[in-house]
Amino acid sequence: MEEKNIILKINNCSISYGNGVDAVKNVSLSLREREIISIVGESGSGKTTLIRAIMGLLPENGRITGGEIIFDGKTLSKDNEEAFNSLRGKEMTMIFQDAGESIDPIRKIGYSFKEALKSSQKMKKSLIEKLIDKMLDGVRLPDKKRILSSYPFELSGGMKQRVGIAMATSVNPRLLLADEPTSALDVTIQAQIVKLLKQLGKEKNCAIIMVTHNMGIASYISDKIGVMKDGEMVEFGERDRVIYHPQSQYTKELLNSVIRFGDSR
Ligand SMILES: Nc1ncnc2c1ncn2[C@@H]1O[C@H](COP(=O)(O)OP(=O)(O)OP(=O)(O)O)[C@@H](O)[C@H]1O
Repeated sequence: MEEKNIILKINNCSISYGNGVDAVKNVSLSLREREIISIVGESGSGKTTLIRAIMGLLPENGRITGGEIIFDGKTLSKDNEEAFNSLRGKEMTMIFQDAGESIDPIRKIGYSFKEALKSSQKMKKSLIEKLIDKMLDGVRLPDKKRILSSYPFELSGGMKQRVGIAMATSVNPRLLLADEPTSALDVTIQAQIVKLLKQLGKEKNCAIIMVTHNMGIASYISDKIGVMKDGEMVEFGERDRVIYHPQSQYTKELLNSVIRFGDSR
């Protein structure tokens, strides 16, 4: 297999929780620089567990029980879960479904943004301020002064998600993990945010893995699509191949349900 430009490789990875749930079973995939992969699948199929494991953010009771995750040549396996700590927040960042989860609710946005940058890179205060300004422009947020002096609860869901994306991409990560980044938003805002993510990924040379329930979003944003069911990756391949020539029965069902939904309008 061509190994060039591969930034993340997951080999036969299995992840279990303390309650005996085998959430991810023997999953493999590889991601190239600047590539965008969507992981789709029904609720409980293991999507969040997989990307949390990549980020080194599994809950206390979750464990990688087999296989390995290799990021930029460094291996995270069941024996060395510490290995990714130094990468988290710098080389790899994450956007959550609700940016409220990642932005401190009791601090003003400006303060949280500065802290996030200070802890990830040594920069002069004036440069940090310039960078924040540029990043807010990048996610098309007007009225920057007001936003920076607001608490998260004072912003709309779409604004918070834009701030979350600005924070997550301001450190120039090589990999951005996005867990249902738009599902808490209404449909028009979802489309704007997904478009923005796609643009930012390409502009900043950042690879993206996005978890979504929405096959339409996956089809729009992705170079490759992975489909999960009951912890297994039942399909993984180039976007067009998966959309137009799905191999697994489950992918066919997912695609049919999208078409039926569209037809009924
Ligand atoms: N902290 C946990 N402790 C025990 N079991 C868990 C935990 N988190 C998830 N699970 C279980 O692991 C399986 C996979 O869950 P996961 O959240 O990864 O699915 P998902 O595909 O992301 O679902 P959704 O689309 O609903 O977010 C489920 O059976 C779930 O109940």
